[in-house]
Amino acid sequence: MVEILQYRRIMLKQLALCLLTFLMFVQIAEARIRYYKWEVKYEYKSPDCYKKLVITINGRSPGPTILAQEGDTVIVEVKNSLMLENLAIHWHGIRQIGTPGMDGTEGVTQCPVLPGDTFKYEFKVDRPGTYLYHAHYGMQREAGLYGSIRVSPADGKTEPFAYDYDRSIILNDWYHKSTYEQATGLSSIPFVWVGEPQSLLIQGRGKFDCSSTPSASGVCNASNPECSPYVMTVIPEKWYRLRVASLTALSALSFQIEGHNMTVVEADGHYVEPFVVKNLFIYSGETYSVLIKADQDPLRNYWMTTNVVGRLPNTTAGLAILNYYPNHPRRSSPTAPPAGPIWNDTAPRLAQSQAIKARQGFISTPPAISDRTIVFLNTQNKVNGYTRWAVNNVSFTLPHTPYLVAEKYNLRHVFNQSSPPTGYDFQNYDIYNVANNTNATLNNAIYRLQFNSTVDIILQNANSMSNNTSETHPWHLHGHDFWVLGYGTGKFDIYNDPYKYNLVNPIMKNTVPVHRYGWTALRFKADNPGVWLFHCHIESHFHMGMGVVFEEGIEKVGNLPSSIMGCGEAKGLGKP
Ligand SMILES: O=C1O[C@H]([C@@H](O)CO)C(O)=C1O
Repeated sequence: MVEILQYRRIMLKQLALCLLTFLMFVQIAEARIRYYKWEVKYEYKSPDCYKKLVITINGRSPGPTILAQEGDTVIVEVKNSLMLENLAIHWHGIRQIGTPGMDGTEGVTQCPVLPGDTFKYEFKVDRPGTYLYHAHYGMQREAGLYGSIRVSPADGKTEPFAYDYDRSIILNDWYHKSTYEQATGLSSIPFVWVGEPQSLLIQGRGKFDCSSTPSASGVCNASNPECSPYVMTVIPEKWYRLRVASLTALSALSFQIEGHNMTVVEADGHYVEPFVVKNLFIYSGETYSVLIKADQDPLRNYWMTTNVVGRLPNTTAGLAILNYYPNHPRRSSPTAPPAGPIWNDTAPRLAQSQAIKARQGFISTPPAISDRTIVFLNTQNKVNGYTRWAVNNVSFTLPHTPYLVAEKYNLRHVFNQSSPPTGYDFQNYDIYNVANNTNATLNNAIYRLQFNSTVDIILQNANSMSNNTSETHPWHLHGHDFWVLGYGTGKFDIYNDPYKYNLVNPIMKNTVPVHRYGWTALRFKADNPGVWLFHCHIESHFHMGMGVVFEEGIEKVGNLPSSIMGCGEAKGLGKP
């Protein structure tokens, strides 16, 4: 009897121990925190061989890649060591569900982080995929403050494709003038346009032609190792997942790998029905995963190239090296880099946009009908002699106190309380010509969306203020993904075009282009309490007013961190 009791006690003890270990494991798996400590500062760097001030994170541009797993909490403690400049960092593609104050959008969701201050960003990454982070204060992004976020699926979940290795690159365009000089030119009379970029960077490396700068100045040095091309080394016969993102200030790009096809499998964090491309068209703010097999002649290297499309290119192609192990990583490809597609042919770009469909087995179908449709006419305008961009003839300006705080604390005088226009003069507006009257007005009013309603947005492109010109605009929505229901050419016909929507397997994205003289139709659920920016991801265009703000469910927003409240009328609010 005693023996049996003792046996039972031991068994119970062991069971309890097992249970405890299991619970501890579950807790660790559930509450994993990815902690990053960053210092942001200006440093002299030569990403394209030309020395200029670059914003670095812990000494690097692009900054460190954030690696996390679905469900993790990411904490980034950022110290602003820019000395003379404010700062804010946006986590592009992360929806910030329940944490609208952590979106990092200066003027919309937070006050800027002052020089010398440290700000703690804390948010959950709730979906696997490829995302980005970048500055969201003024035009600071193009000074070099950007990087990748890579979220792997939760334990036990598998992806619908296989590969041996995972790599990330960010494509960018690069200017030699400071962001101050550019922003001031754009906000001046006469208007000083930023022009085409000086070079294109692949993972932070490009090549400016130094022969155009006096060599004695020492500003440009073609043999500086900082501007040697980015090298991606591959092992023959292995499969690679390459996560390609664009954070250009202006340029739409085409990306290609000499001698290799790319199979597109992911876009903006969503699996897509695989399709094969030679040229991947990519717009600022977009991310794609492509699969590549290293199945070409292993005795040589190959070029990876990127070039400007959609605007008359004045910038040489960006080059990187696809290095087949064990060839020397710096050995050039023996053949000429592949020329990209013709810059002014919109058709293949529209075709790629239309080819992207949600992957079978991962389709999230949109509500069959929407509660509301808002049409956004994209135009270039004049406001009091200044050159601006506008939506429905309203050019956006940011208030001094962030909307999120103003809304939460009911500070109604902080911004215009009227409702901005939800459409344009559809009958009479000619999208193919410069408008008769190009004048617009400045306004900081916001669109109020009913919480949980389904909203359709039609982006309508038009002619700019130059004859025969319509520019491609990549639009990025904060706080949500949207379904892309369709693209078309010409004027969107609200009576007929909705019948052509793809409601079966539309892709979800957070950034989407509206092509030249075309339209793009989006649908999303206004189910994330907060205040969210929707804007053209071209740095200068947003600076010139090309954006809108949505508010939804503000009454459901919980306590906001006082750290976002250091400016304007937000000052001192939120403190206990
Ligand atoms: O905003 C812009 O201004 C120029 C041009 O329209 C006027 O110089 C351009 O190409 C833009 O995208």
